[in-house]
Amino acid sequence: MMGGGKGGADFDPKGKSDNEIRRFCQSFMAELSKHIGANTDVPAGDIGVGGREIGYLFGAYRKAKNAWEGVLTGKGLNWGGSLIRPEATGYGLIYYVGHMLEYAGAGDWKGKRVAISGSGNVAQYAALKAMELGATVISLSDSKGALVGEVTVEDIEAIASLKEDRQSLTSYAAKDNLKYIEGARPWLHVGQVDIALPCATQNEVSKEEAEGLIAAGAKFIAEGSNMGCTQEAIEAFEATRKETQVSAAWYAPGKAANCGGVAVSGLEMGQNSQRLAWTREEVDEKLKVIMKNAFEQGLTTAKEYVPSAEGELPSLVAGSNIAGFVKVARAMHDQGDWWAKL
Ligand SMILES: NC(=O)C1=CN([C@@H]2O[C@H](COP(=O)(O)OP(=O)(O)OC[C@H]3O[C@@H](n4cnc5c(N)ncnc54)[C@H](OP(=O)(O)O)[C@@H]3O)[C@@H](O)[C@H]2O)C=CC1
Ligand SMILES: O=C(O)CCC(=O)C(=O)O
Repeated sequence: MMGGGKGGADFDPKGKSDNEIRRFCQSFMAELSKHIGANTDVPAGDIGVGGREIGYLFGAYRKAKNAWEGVLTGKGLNWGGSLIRPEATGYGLIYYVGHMLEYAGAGDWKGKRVAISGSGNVAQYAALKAMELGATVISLSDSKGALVGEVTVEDIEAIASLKEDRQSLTSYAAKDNLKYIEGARPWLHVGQVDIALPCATQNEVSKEEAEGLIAAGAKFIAEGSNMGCTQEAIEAFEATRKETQVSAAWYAPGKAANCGGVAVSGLEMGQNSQRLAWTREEVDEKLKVIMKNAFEQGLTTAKEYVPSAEGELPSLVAGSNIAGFVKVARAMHDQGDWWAKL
Protein backbone atom coordinates (compact mmCIF):
# COMPACT_ATOMS: atom_id res chain seq x y z
CA MET A 1 0.00 0.00 0.00
CA MET A 2 1.39 3.37 -0.97
CA GLY A 3 0.17 5.98 1.47
CA GLY A 4 -0.68 5.84 5.13
CA GLY A 5 -3.46 3.26 5.04
CA LYS A 6 -3.58 -0.49 5.21
CA GLY A 7 -6.76 -2.55 5.31
CA GLY A 8 -8.34 -5.86 4.59
CA ALA A 9 -11.46 -7.97 4.79
CA ASP A 10 -12.60 -10.98 6.77
CA PHE A 11 -13.75 -12.71 3.59
CA ASP A 12 -12.04 -16.12 3.41
CA PRO A 13 -11.29 -16.99 -0.21
CA LYS A 14 -10.53 -20.63 0.61
CA GLY A 15 -13.21 -22.93 -0.71
CA LYS A 16 -14.68 -20.16 -2.90
CA SER A 17 -14.79 -20.18 -6.70
CA ASP A 18 -12.99 -17.55 -8.78
CA ASN A 19 -16.41 -16.15 -9.66
CA GLU A 20 -17.33 -15.75 -5.99
CA ILE A 21 -14.01 -14.01 -5.41
CA ARG A 22 -14.69 -11.74 -8.39
CA ARG A 23 -18.08 -10.77 -6.97
CA PHE A 24 -16.61 -10.13 -3.53
CA CYS A 25 -13.88 -7.91 -4.98
CA GLN A 26 -16.45 -5.91 -6.94
CA SER A 27 -18.63 -5.32 -3.87
CA PHE A 28 -15.60 -4.45 -1.76
CA MET A 29 -14.43 -1.88 -4.31
CA ALA A 30 -17.89 -0.30 -4.55
CA GLU A 31 -17.15 1.23 -1.13
CA LEU A 32 -13.33 1.32 -1.16
CA SER A 33 -13.29 3.37 -4.39
CA LYS A 34 -14.65 6.33 -2.42
CA HIS A 35 -11.57 6.38 -0.18
CA ILE A 36 -8.59 5.62 -2.44
CA GLY A 37 -7.00 7.34 -5.40
CA ALA A 38 -3.77 7.55 -7.37
CA ASN A 39 -2.60 10.34 -5.04
CA THR A 40 -4.32 9.20 -1.85
CA ASP A 41 -3.83 5.57 -0.83
CA VAL A 42 -2.88 2.97 -3.42
CA PRO A 43 -3.64 -0.62 -2.39
CA ALA A 44 -1.58 -3.62 -3.48
CA GLY A 45 -1.57 -7.38 -3.07
CA ASP A 46 -0.90 -8.94 0.33
CA ILE A 47 -2.02 -12.10 2.11
CA GLY A 48 -4.67 -13.77 -0.06
CA VAL A 49 -4.56 -11.01 -2.68
CA GLY A 50 -2.56 -11.59 -5.88
CA GLY A 51 -2.82 -10.63 -9.54
CA ARG A 52 -6.28 -12.18 -10.01
CA GLU A 53 -7.83 -10.20 -7.14
CA ILE A 54 -6.04 -6.98 -8.13
CA GLY A 55 -7.57 -7.41 -11.60
CA TYR A 56 -11.10 -7.70 -10.26
CA LEU A 57 -10.54 -4.77 -7.89
CA PHE A 58 -8.98 -2.59 -10.59
CA GLY A 59 -11.80 -3.30 -13.06
CA ALA A 60 -14.38 -2.40 -10.42
CA TYR A 61 -12.51 0.82 -9.55
CA ARG A 62 -12.27 1.82 -13.22
CA LYS A 63 -16.02 1.33 -13.66
CA ALA A 64 -16.90 3.17 -10.46
CA LYS A 65 -14.74 6.17 -11.38
CA ASN A 66 -14.94 6.03 -15.16
CA ALA A 67 -11.21 6.63 -15.14
CA TRP A 68 -8.02 4.70 -15.80
CA GLU A 69 -5.62 5.70 -13.05
CA GLY A 70 -2.51 4.11 -11.61
CA VAL A 71 -4.43 3.16 -8.51
CA LEU A 72 -3.77 -0.41 -7.29
CA THR A 73 -0.40 -1.96 -7.94
CA GLY A 74 0.45 -5.50 -8.90
CA LYS A 75 -1.62 -4.99 -12.04
CA GLY A 76 -1.41 -7.35 -15.02
CA LEU A 77 1.29 -6.63 -17.59
CA ASN A 78 -1.16 -5.82 -20.39
CA TRP A 79 -3.10 -3.29 -18.29
CA GLY A 80 -0.50 -1.19 -16.49
CA GLY A 81 1.50 -3.61 -14.36
CA SER A 82 5.24 -3.65 -13.91
CA LEU A 83 7.62 -6.46 -14.67
CA ILE A 84 9.23 -7.83 -11.47
CA ARG A 85 6.38 -6.61 -9.19
CA PRO A 86 5.26 -10.19 -8.42
CA GLU A 87 8.86 -11.17 -7.65
CA ALA A 88 9.87 -7.93 -5.92
CA THR A 89 9.28 -8.69 -2.24
CA GLY A 90 10.96 -12.10 -2.31
CA TYR A 91 13.82 -11.04 -4.58
CA GLY A 92 14.32 -7.83 -2.58
CA LEU A 93 14.56 -9.82 0.64
CA ILE A 94 17.31 -11.97 -0.85
CA TYR A 95 19.19 -8.90 -2.13
CA TYR A 96 18.93 -7.30 1.33
CA VAL A 97 20.27 -10.40 3.10
CA GLY A 98 23.07 -10.53 0.52
CA HIS A 99 24.29 -7.22 1.99
CA MET A 100 24.03 -8.57 5.54
CA LEU A 101 26.14 -11.58 4.54
CA GLU A 102 28.74 -9.41 2.89
CA TYR A 103 28.96 -6.91 5.77
CA ALA A 104 29.29 -9.70 8.34
CA GLY A 105 32.07 -11.34 6.31
CA ALA A 106 29.95 -14.45 5.70
CA GLY A 107 30.45 -14.56 1.93
CA ASP A 108 27.45 -14.83 -0.36
CA TRP A 109 24.43 -17.11 -0.78
CA LYS A 110 26.40 -20.07 -2.14
CA GLY A 111 26.11 -23.16 0.06
CA LYS A 112 23.86 -21.52 2.70
CA ARG A 113 21.03 -23.53 4.23
CA VAL A 114 17.91 -21.39 4.24
CA ALA A 115 14.73 -22.04 6.22
CA ILE A 116 11.69 -20.28 4.75
CA SER A 117 8.14 -20.21 6.08
CA GLY A 118 5.09 -19.63 3.92
CA SER A 119 4.51 -20.82 0.38
CA GLY A 120 2.75 -17.82 -1.10
CA ASN A 121 4.01 -14.93 -3.18
CA VAL A 122 6.87 -13.78 -0.94
CA ALA A 123 8.08 -17.27 0.04
CA GLN A 124 8.03 -18.60 -3.54
CA TYR A 125 10.15 -15.82 -5.04
CA ALA A 126 12.51 -15.64 -2.05
CA ALA A 127 13.09 -19.39 -2.42
CA LEU A 128 13.64 -19.21 -6.18
CA LYS A 129 16.14 -16.34 -5.93
CA ALA A 130 18.00 -17.97 -3.01
CA MET A 131 18.32 -21.19 -5.05
CA GLU A 132 19.39 -19.26 -8.15
CA LEU A 133 22.21 -17.73 -6.07
CA GLY A 134 23.41 -21.13 -4.90
CA ALA A 135 21.62 -21.63 -1.56
CA THR A 136 19.70 -24.71 -0.44
CA VAL A 137 16.13 -24.04 0.68
CA ILE A 138 15.23 -26.48 3.46
CA SER A 139 11.62 -25.63 4.27
CA LEU A 140 8.33 -24.07 3.24
CA SER A 141 5.02 -23.99 5.08
CA ASP A 142 1.43 -22.80 5.06
CA SER A 143 -1.35 -22.29 7.58
CA LYS A 144 -1.80 -26.06 7.94
CA GLY A 145 1.76 -27.37 8.27
CA ALA A 146 5.38 -27.39 7.15
CA LEU A 147 7.39 -29.11 4.42
CA VAL A 148 10.95 -29.84 5.47
CA GLY A 149 13.75 -31.07 3.23
CA GLU A 150 15.67 -29.90 0.14
CA VAL A 151 13.19 -27.89 -1.91
CA THR A 152 13.61 -27.92 -5.71
CA VAL A 153 12.50 -25.44 -8.39
CA GLU A 154 9.98 -28.07 -9.54
CA ASP A 155 8.53 -28.18 -6.02
CA ILE A 156 8.06 -24.40 -6.06
CA GLU A 157 6.39 -24.49 -9.47
CA ALA A 158 4.01 -27.24 -8.37
CA ILE A 159 3.23 -25.48 -5.08
CA ALA A 160 2.67 -22.16 -6.89
CA SER A 161 0.00 -23.70 -9.07
CA LEU A 162 -1.58 -25.44 -6.08
CA LYS A 163 -1.68 -22.12 -4.18
CA GLU A 164 -3.22 -20.41 -7.20
CA ASP A 165 -6.14 -22.80 -6.64
CA ARG A 166 -6.16 -22.01 -2.89
CA GLN A 167 -5.15 -25.56 -1.97
CA SER A 168 -3.21 -26.51 1.13
CA LEU A 169 0.23 -28.12 1.20
CA THR A 170 -1.46 -31.24 2.55
CA SER A 171 -2.55 -31.88 -1.02
CA TYR A 172 1.03 -31.61 -2.34
CA ALA A 173 2.18 -35.10 -3.21
CA ALA A 174 5.69 -34.53 -1.93
CA LYS A 175 8.43 -36.71 -3.26
CA ASP A 176 11.15 -38.34 -1.18
CA ASN A 177 12.95 -35.01 -0.71
CA LEU A 178 10.28 -33.44 1.51
CA LYS A 179 8.62 -34.43 4.76
CA TYR A 180 5.25 -32.89 5.63
CA ILE A 181 4.67 -32.07 9.31
CA GLU A 182 1.06 -31.30 10.04
CA GLY A 183 0.28 -28.29 12.22
CA ALA A 184 3.95 -27.28 12.50
CA ARG A 185 5.98 -24.23 11.64
CA PRO A 186 9.35 -25.12 10.15
CA TRP A 187 11.79 -23.47 12.57
CA LEU A 188 12.39 -26.32 15.04
CA HIS A 189 12.40 -29.05 12.38
CA VAL A 190 15.04 -27.96 9.88
CA GLY A 191 18.24 -29.04 11.60
CA GLN A 192 21.39 -27.02 10.95
CA VAL A 193 20.51 -23.70 9.35
CA ASP A 194 22.37 -20.54 8.31
CA ILE A 195 19.57 -18.18 7.35
CA ALA A 196 15.90 -17.99 8.43
CA LEU A 197 13.34 -16.05 6.42
CA PRO A 198 9.81 -15.81 7.89
CA CYS A 199 7.64 -15.19 4.80
CA ALA A 200 4.11 -16.22 5.84
CA THR A 201 2.39 -13.99 8.37
CA GLN A 202 2.74 -11.98 11.57
CA ASN A 203 3.96 -13.48 14.89
CA GLU A 204 5.22 -16.62 13.23
CA VAL A 205 8.47 -16.93 15.21
CA SER A 206 8.14 -17.34 18.98
CA LYS A 207 10.86 -16.87 21.61
CA GLU A 208 11.37 -20.66 21.82
CA GLU A 209 11.61 -20.92 18.04
CA ALA A 210 14.11 -18.04 17.95
CA GLU A 211 16.23 -19.80 20.55
CA GLY A 212 15.95 -23.06 18.60
CA LEU A 213 17.07 -21.32 15.41
CA ILE A 214 20.05 -19.76 17.18
CA ALA A 215 21.00 -23.17 18.63
CA ALA A 216 20.72 -24.67 15.13
CA GLY A 217 23.26 -22.15 13.84
CA ALA A 218 21.06 -19.44 12.30
CA LYS A 219 23.17 -16.32 11.90
CA PHE A 220 20.88 -14.23 9.69
CA ILE A 221 17.16 -13.75 10.24
CA ALA A 222 15.26 -11.41 7.95
CA GLU A 223 11.51 -10.89 7.73
CA GLY A 224 9.77 -11.22 4.38
CA SER A 225 6.50 -11.15 6.29
CA ASN A 226 5.27 -8.05 8.09
CA MET A 227 6.07 -8.37 11.81
CA GLY A 228 6.94 -12.04 11.33
CA CYS A 229 8.85 -12.32 14.61
CA THR A 230 7.26 -11.81 18.00
CA GLN A 231 8.81 -9.14 20.20
CA GLU A 232 10.27 -11.92 22.40
CA ALA A 233 11.89 -13.55 19.36
CA ILE A 234 13.41 -10.21 18.31
CA GLU A 235 14.79 -9.76 21.83
CA ALA A 236 16.35 -13.24 21.70
CA PHE A 237 18.07 -12.45 18.37
CA GLU A 238 19.15 -8.99 19.52
CA ALA A 239 20.61 -10.36 22.77
CA THR A 240 22.74 -12.82 20.80
CA ARG A 241 23.85 -10.10 18.40
CA LYS A 242 25.26 -8.16 21.33
CA GLU A 243 26.99 -11.07 23.00
CA THR A 244 29.54 -12.01 20.41
CA GLN A 245 30.11 -11.42 16.75
CA VAL A 246 31.26 -15.02 16.26
CA SER A 247 27.92 -16.56 17.21
CA ALA A 248 25.79 -13.45 16.69
CA ALA A 249 22.36 -13.87 15.15
CA TRP A 250 21.68 -10.76 13.08
CA TYR A 251 18.02 -9.82 12.73
CA ALA A 252 16.53 -7.56 10.03
CA PRO A 253 12.97 -6.24 10.42
CA GLY A 254 10.40 -6.52 7.63
CA LYS A 255 10.02 -2.77 7.32
CA ALA A 256 13.49 -2.78 5.73
CA ALA A 257 14.02 -6.32 4.47
CA ASN A 258 10.65 -6.66 2.68
CA CYS A 259 10.39 -3.11 1.32
CA GLY A 260 11.16 -4.31 -2.21
CA GLY A 261 7.47 -5.01 -2.79
CA VAL A 262 6.17 -1.57 -1.98
CA ALA A 263 9.21 -0.04 -3.67
CA VAL A 264 8.43 -1.75 -6.98
CA SER A 265 4.80 -0.72 -6.51
CA GLY A 266 6.22 2.81 -6.49
CA LEU A 267 8.10 2.00 -9.69
CA GLU A 268 4.87 0.64 -11.20
CA MET A 269 3.14 3.95 -10.43
CA GLY A 270 6.10 5.85 -11.88
CA GLN A 271 5.77 3.90 -15.12
CA ASN A 272 1.98 4.47 -15.13
CA SER A 273 2.49 8.24 -14.79
CA GLN A 274 5.02 8.31 -17.60
CA ARG A 275 3.02 5.88 -19.77
CA LEU A 276 6.16 3.77 -20.02
CA ALA A 277 7.04 0.15 -19.39
CA TRP A 278 10.56 -0.61 -18.25
CA THR A 279 12.30 -3.89 -19.04
CA ARG A 280 12.71 -6.67 -16.51
CA GLU A 281 16.41 -5.85 -16.22
CA GLU A 282 15.74 -2.14 -15.61
CA VAL A 283 13.27 -2.81 -12.79
CA ASP A 284 15.48 -5.50 -11.23
CA GLU A 285 18.47 -3.12 -11.26
CA LYS A 286 16.42 -0.42 -9.55
CA LEU A 287 15.20 -2.95 -6.98
CA LYS A 288 18.79 -3.94 -6.21
CA VAL A 289 19.74 -0.30 -5.63
CA ILE A 290 16.70 0.25 -3.39
CA MET A 291 17.53 -2.80 -1.24
CA LYS A 292 21.17 -1.74 -0.91
CA ASN A 293 20.01 1.71 0.25
CA ALA A 294 17.53 0.20 2.71
CA PHE A 295 20.30 -1.91 4.22
CA GLU A 296 22.84 0.91 4.33
CA GLN A 297 20.41 3.42 5.82
CA GLY A 298 19.54 1.07 8.67
CA LEU A 299 23.19 0.28 9.20
CA THR A 300 24.53 3.85 9.19
CA THR A 301 21.63 5.15 11.31
CA ALA A 302 22.30 2.42 13.89
CA LYS A 303 25.97 3.39 13.94
CA GLU A 304 25.03 7.04 14.40
CA TYR A 305 22.41 6.65 17.15
CA VAL A 306 23.10 3.38 19.00
CA PRO A 307 26.36 2.97 20.90
CA SER A 308 27.88 -0.44 20.26
CA ALA A 309 30.85 -2.42 21.49
CA GLU A 310 33.93 -3.00 19.38
CA GLY A 311 33.16 -5.60 16.70
CA GLU A 312 29.41 -5.69 17.48
CA LEU A 313 27.11 -5.88 14.46
CA PRO A 314 24.89 -2.75 14.35
CA SER A 315 21.22 -3.23 15.28
CA LEU A 316 19.26 -3.20 12.04
CA VAL A 317 15.99 -3.07 13.96
CA ALA A 318 17.01 0.07 15.86
CA GLY A 319 18.66 1.59 12.78
CA SER A 320 15.67 0.98 10.50
CA ASN A 321 13.17 2.24 13.09
CA ILE A 322 15.18 5.38 13.79
CA ALA A 323 15.84 6.04 10.09
CA GLY A 324 12.09 5.86 9.38
CA PHE A 325 11.25 8.06 12.35
CA VAL A 326 13.86 10.70 11.53
CA LYS A 327 12.72 10.91 7.90
CA VAL A 328 9.08 11.47 8.87
CA ALA A 329 9.93 13.81 11.76
CA ARG A 330 12.14 16.00 9.54
CA ALA A 331 9.51 16.16 6.80
CA MET A 332 6.88 17.14 9.40
CA HIS A 333 9.22 19.77 10.79
CA ASP A 334 9.91 21.25 7.36
CA GLN A 335 6.17 21.29 6.59
CA GLY A 336 5.41 23.10 9.84
CA ASP A 337 3.61 20.31 11.69
CA TRP A 338 5.87 20.90 14.70
CA TRP A 339 8.47 23.49 15.48
CA ALA A 340 11.76 23.64 17.28
CA LYS A 341 14.93 25.40 16.29
CA LEU A 342 17.05 22.61 14.75
N1 LIG B 1 3.05 -9.57 -1.32
C1 LIG B 1 3.89 -8.58 -1.07
O1 LIG B 1 4.38 -7.88 -1.97
C2 LIG B 1 4.29 -8.28 0.33
C3 LIG B 1 3.93 -9.11 1.37
N2 LIG B 1 4.40 -8.85 2.62
C4 LIG B 1 4.07 -9.72 3.72
O2 LIG B 1 4.58 -11.03 3.45
C5 LIG B 1 3.74 -12.01 4.09
C6 LIG B 1 3.28 -13.02 3.06
O3 LIG B 1 2.48 -12.36 2.09
P1 LIG B 1 2.19 -12.98 0.67
O4 LIG B 1 3.23 -13.98 0.32
O5 LIG B 1 1.95 -11.85 -0.25
O6 LIG B 1 0.79 -13.71 0.94
P2 LIG B 1 0.21 -15.05 0.30
O7 LIG B 1 -1.23 -15.02 0.57
O8 LIG B 1 0.69 -15.22 -1.09
O9 LIG B 1 0.91 -16.20 1.18
C7 LIG B 1 0.72 -16.22 2.56
C8 LIG B 1 1.34 -17.49 3.11
O10 LIG B 1 1.27 -17.44 4.53
C9 LIG B 1 0.47 -18.53 4.99
N3 LIG B 1 -0.36 -18.09 6.09
C10 LIG B 1 -1.37 -17.20 6.05
N4 LIG B 1 -1.92 -17.07 7.26
C11 LIG B 1 -1.23 -17.89 8.08
C12 LIG B 1 -1.31 -18.20 9.46
N5 LIG B 1 -2.23 -17.63 10.24
N6 LIG B 1 -0.42 -19.09 9.96
C13 LIG B 1 0.51 -19.68 9.17
N7 LIG B 1 0.63 -19.43 7.86
C14 LIG B 1 -0.22 -18.54 7.32
C15 LIG B 1 -0.39 -18.94 3.81
O11 LIG B 1 -0.83 -20.27 3.98
P3 LIG B 1 -2.23 -20.74 3.31
O12 LIG B 1 -1.97 -20.85 1.85
O13 LIG B 1 -2.52 -22.05 3.99
O14 LIG B 1 -3.24 -19.68 3.64
C16 LIG B 1 0.62 -18.75 2.67
O15 LIG B 1 1.55 -19.81 2.62
C17 LIG B 1 2.63 -11.23 4.79
O16 LIG B 1 3.04 -10.92 6.11
C18 LIG B 1 2.58 -9.94 3.97
O17 LIG B 1 2.01 -8.87 4.69
C19 LIG B 1 5.24 -7.80 2.86
C20 LIG B 1 5.63 -6.96 1.89
C21 LIG B 1 5.11 -7.09 0.54
O1 LIG C 1 3.12 -3.11 -2.85
C1 LIG C 1 2.70 -2.44 -1.94
O2 LIG C 1 2.34 -1.28 -2.08
C2 LIG C 1 2.55 -3.02 -0.55
C3 LIG C 1 3.11 -4.39 -0.42
C4 LIG C 1 2.85 -4.92 0.94
O3 LIG C 1 1.95 -5.71 1.12
C5 LIG C 1 3.60 -4.41 2.08
O4 LIG C 1 4.65 -3.76 1.89
O5 LIG C 1 3.20 -4.69 3.21
